[in-house]
Amino acid sequence: MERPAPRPSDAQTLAPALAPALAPAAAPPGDFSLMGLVFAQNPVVFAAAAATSLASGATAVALVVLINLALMSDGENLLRLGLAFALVAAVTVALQTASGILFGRLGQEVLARLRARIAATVEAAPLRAVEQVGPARIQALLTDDVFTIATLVVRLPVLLTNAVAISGCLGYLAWLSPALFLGAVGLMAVGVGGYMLASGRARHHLEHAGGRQDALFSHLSALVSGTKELKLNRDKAQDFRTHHLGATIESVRRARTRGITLLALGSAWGSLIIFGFIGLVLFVFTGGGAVATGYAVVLLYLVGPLAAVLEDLPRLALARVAGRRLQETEAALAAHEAAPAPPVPFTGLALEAVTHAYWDDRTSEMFRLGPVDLAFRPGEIVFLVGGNGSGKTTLAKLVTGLYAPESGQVLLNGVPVDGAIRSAQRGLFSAVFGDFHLFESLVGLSGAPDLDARANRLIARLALTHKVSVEDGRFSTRDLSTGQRKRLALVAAVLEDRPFLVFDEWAADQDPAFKTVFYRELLPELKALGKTVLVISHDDRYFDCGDRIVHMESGRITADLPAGTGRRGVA
Ligand SMILES: Nc1ncnc2c1ncn2[C@@H]1O[C@H](COP(=O)(O)OP(=O)(O)OP(=O)(O)O)[C@@H](O)[C@H]1O
Repeated sequence: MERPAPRPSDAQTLAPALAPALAPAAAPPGDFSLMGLVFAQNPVVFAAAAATSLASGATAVALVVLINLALMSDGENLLRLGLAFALVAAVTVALQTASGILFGRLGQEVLARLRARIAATVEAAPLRAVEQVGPARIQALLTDDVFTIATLVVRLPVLLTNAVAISGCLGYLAWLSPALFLGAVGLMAVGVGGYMLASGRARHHLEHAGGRQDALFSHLSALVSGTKELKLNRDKAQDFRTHHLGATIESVRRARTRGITLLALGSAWGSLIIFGFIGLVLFVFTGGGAVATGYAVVLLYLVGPLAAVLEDLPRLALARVAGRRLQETEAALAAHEAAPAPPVPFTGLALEAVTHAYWDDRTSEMFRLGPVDLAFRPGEIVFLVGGNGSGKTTLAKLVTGLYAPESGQVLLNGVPVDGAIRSAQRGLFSAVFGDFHLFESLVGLSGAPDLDARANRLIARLALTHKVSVEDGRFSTRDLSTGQRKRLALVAAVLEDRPFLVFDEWAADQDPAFKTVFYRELLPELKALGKTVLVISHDDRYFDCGDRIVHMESGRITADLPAGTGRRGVA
């Protein structure tokens, strides 16, 4: 098949892993500011935590100076120095404890707020963008990546304290011996340069691991949802375990190990330089004695913070990779839909030359829907019929406003739909799609008058009273058969009392008796209430229950006829 030029639907989407075409929408990787992100969560706590960390770094340096003074003292000042030491030590411990607590709190806030932010972004994003990002990436972000960022936040006080301690000690060293200070700074630059080189390569592996991690989450979800299939077939289970799940676990492990090893080598290079420098100063240049003792105290104190910083740098690298993934995904989901609009009365909906296309990267094939012209009036029952894959569900997503047309337009009550009006369009609908989700309660309906009684009456009509009931708006159970859960989804949809209902092959899993209740009783009742209903169906026995039958083939409407005329049984 010839590859079609325009790919408008996929062009709305994703960051690197998903669609390079999107690159302009996503911020360049270097833009990600971890500190900015943490600061934004709670500026007051961040400022207080940072201030206490910095102060504790400074008091730690004061301790080194006091130790040095005590070592050089002739005994006269010892009591005064001792008292000062005790005071500074107590303040240091208090500051370190306070910064630990504050950053711990900030870490939990970052975790909670980032999760809430991702959830809000997903909720506000267009359905198509969410579908293209995929559940695996969203799940990985909400668990693994967010946790990596929060872990770094908890380590931030130590990092900051150590950074200040290193700077202070270097300053003190400069005062003791400018030449030694310059030597220390020069060698530290060599150490840091080596580390940066290694960490650059490491980041490449860590980013690759992030991409594989999305695949891993997808396999893990297949492991749970595909348990039945895997248990029935040992070969399938073994193949899945070895070549799919196992291979992905292994590739994440390999990429992460490479990244972490490179970071460890970078840290080792840094430590080597530090110890080399200390050795040179103590054993070669100063030649021992009292002068050497003064330098030794400072240099030995420096080792601890420097080693700790080098140890924390990999965490920083991991958190930056996680932060970039977060930023890319948010950019991919950035096209926020307009905020929910107040309900509007429904007088008519029309699709004019509406099109939509899906591009499948794996098969390099395009599915095109439309151009479609279709109109709905209040109180109409419209059957949408056609073969598998002909585009019925996609058309229903366009009708309901879940997808925006790529070309053509939708008119709601005669007004062209865009932005906030599309939100109003969605507000007209209740739908039960094939992949419906049954919430554990009648969410969005709490406080509605007589809710439990109305729900239980509908449950009784669908012969589910012996299985489930509604109390305080909650279903007593959701452990039901697929057909039974679909009946509950229908109960929820009807109770929402929206003017337009969509049922996507609702009756496919139902017994003949329930099919009859649905087609011969519920649909006429909904019509009598003035509801418009779009019924996607293959049940040609019941097509006479509709006002119109719309036929689809290969993404096109091939007939739109009053019920009872021609083309019966096409589906
Ligand atoms: N989320 C998606 N991403 C990419 N392609 C999709 C997506 N959903 C559907 N398609 C493609 O669009 C075509 C139409 O699918 P659609 O679900 O609209 O058909 P349908 O008529 O409802 O089929 P069925 O009767 O089997 O439910 C299919 O060929 C499918 O491959």
